[in-house]
Amino acid sequence: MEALDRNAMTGRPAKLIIEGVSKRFISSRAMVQALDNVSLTIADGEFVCLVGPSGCGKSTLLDIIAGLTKPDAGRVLADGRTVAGPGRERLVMFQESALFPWLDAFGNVMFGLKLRPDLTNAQRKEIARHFLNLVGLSKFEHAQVHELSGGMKQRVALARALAPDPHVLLMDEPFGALDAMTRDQLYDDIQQIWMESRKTIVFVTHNVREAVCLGDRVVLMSPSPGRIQQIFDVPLPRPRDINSPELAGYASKIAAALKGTLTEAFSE
Ligand SMILES: Nc1ncnc2c1ncn2[C@@H]1O[C@H](COP(=O)(O)OP(=O)(O)OP(=O)(O)O)[C@@H](O)[C@H]1O
Repeated sequence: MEALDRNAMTGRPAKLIIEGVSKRFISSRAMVQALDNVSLTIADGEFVCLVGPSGCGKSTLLDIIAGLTKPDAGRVLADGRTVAGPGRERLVMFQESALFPWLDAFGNVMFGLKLRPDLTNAQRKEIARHFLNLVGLSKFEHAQVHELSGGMKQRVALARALAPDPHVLLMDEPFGALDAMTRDQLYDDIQQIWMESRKTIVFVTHNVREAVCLGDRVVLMSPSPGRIQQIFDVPLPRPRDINSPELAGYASKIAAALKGTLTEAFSE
């Protein structure tokens, strides 16, 4: 199925345009076509989830949007300008929080604000406090990283990514390593934050329910070569409960399509 130009349907301006992006990796052992002619338009303020089996190119696509990896062919436009490298308007949050262990929670969020030389130190401190409060950690400002649980570390990482006010937040399985209860709480929080901030979010996950809980659209990718297989609209009202039967209905449809991509990959 062709990638849909959602913006033609919604009238919302495009934030990200991914145009015919291909990427191949060559190692001493093999050549991998990680992405093959991938096109997708993401509207301003849209929450898009990328799902698909391991190796279908989700992280590669996210890295290309971030400007961390260059495509072999095609391009990504952010606000109409070709992405040529990383920038503070497109920040990435990874599965492992990648916090600096020598800084406390506050120091980690302040570090993210180094990307904002336009602010005074007093403004940065105020913003850091605001975002730690937003992720429910105001009481842990001065906690060292090793004193924080996995969920708390991801909350600090989220505050650090949000604080410089990026237009686009790129999230690579940010909740993948957390237990189910902590994840459920974070689904509520990220939905709340997104509804308030209306950032454009591209979110990579293996978890179809998670994708349906969070995304306006779920983009299903298939491997070898990495391509967009199908795009699903999720018109459920928000906030969404990951355990609701309606959500389960959407998730089972997508899970069935995902199973199809796996069957195809293994039968080749
Ligand atoms: N730096 C690299 N060098 C060589 N091969 C790479 C490199 N990065 C990714 N690949 C390969 O490209 C393909 C796509 O990888 P990618 O990490 O984007 O997939 P993914 O869908 O995010 O997988 P997962 O869900 O397991 O994280 C895989 O076959 C992977 O082995």
